[in-house]
Amino acid sequence: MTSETSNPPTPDQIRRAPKVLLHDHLDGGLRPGTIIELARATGYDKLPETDADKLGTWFRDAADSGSLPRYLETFAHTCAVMQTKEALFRVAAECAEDLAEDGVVYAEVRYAPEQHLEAGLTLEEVVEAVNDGFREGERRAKAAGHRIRVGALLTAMRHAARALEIAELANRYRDNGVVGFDIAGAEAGFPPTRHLDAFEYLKRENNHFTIHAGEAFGLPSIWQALQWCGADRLGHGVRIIDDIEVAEDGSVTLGRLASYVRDKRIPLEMCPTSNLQTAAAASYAEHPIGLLRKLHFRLTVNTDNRLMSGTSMSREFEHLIDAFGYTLDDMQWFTVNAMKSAFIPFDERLAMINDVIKPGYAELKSEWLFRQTASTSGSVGTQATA
Ligand SMILES: O=c1[nH]cnc2c1ncn2[C@H]1C[C@H](O)[C@@H](CO)O1
Ligand SMILES: [Zn+2]
Repeated sequence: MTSETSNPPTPDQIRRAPKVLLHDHLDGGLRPGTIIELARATGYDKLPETDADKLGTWFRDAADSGSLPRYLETFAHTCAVMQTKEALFRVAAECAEDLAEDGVVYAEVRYAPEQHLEAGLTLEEVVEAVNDGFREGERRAKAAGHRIRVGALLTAMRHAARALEIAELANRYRDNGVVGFDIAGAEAGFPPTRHLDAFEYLKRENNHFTIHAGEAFGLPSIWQALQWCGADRLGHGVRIIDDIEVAEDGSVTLGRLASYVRDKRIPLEMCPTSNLQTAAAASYAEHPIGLLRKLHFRLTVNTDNRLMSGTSMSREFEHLIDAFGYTLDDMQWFTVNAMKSAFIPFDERLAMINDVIKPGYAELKSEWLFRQTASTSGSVGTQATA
């Protein structure tokens, strides 16, 4: 017998399901209308479009190039309008609001403070403006009937040379809104070992970090991120698939690195739509997430850049549900994985899982039992309409 809970969730259920987001860039998630207003207010005149809908489409198309360096060029426009305290506050507040509206209950949102200094702000002023914005967004979300908690991850750019400075900044703000550290930017030619001093510093401080690795570049990047740098999580990590062999009879063999990642329960921050745009995967159906989920890697689902990918957490799940037939149980599995892998303290993660995530899914999974039907005869399970 199949119960209704083995059916694919509806778009409305997907949106209402509690979701956890670990990999989302603040400068990759602005509302198009906000970019236009901020550009006008600050005199930035290089936007390719001045109509919000057209600008949204421009970002998606420009990011759809099949190349990570080209994808990253689009951030020049978003960073250009995020150079004042007011702009950073607004973008951060709207980010928290938009995520909450989409059913995200916990998010770690990252950005590179060094990219927001052009108008004279200090690194500290950047962090504080973003923190204040997140708190404001949490308040607005609460007033609108949503609950969300947002932590910041401070990113250092891998082509630059400020990683240690940003790691120290992350450590200074660790009890004040910042939950960890990351490096991002073009991967090929910029190995994470360039920034070993930053990672060693954070380890000495018992702090947490994730590294973008295994997206545009393969296994050596993942290996360095884990075995040289000691990353707690991998941003993307999708190319771990190169160390997994599937034989014609369906049997699967894991190489040493893939085994290590699975055995040590290293969280992989999967971003399916972003991977399609940078050609790290060919289609949703062929995305390695399908096989990695079957093999029980510690997988999480993420947005990466909601603006450039025209996406949201709900959209990412919709694509995966279409491609792989996932159910609410699968969504819960991804969500609990993400919460287990978050950088906030263990007791808080556990409370989120037990008091927010599991009850949220239990509620959704039991809805069919209470659905009203036109007819009062027959079995509820088979007669119910959506
Ligand atoms: O998917 C990505 N890979 C590498 N770097 C990225 C990705 N998405 C965004 N970034 C970069 C561009 C942003 O300006 C920076 C900080 O958020 O991080
Ligand atoms: Zn990213």
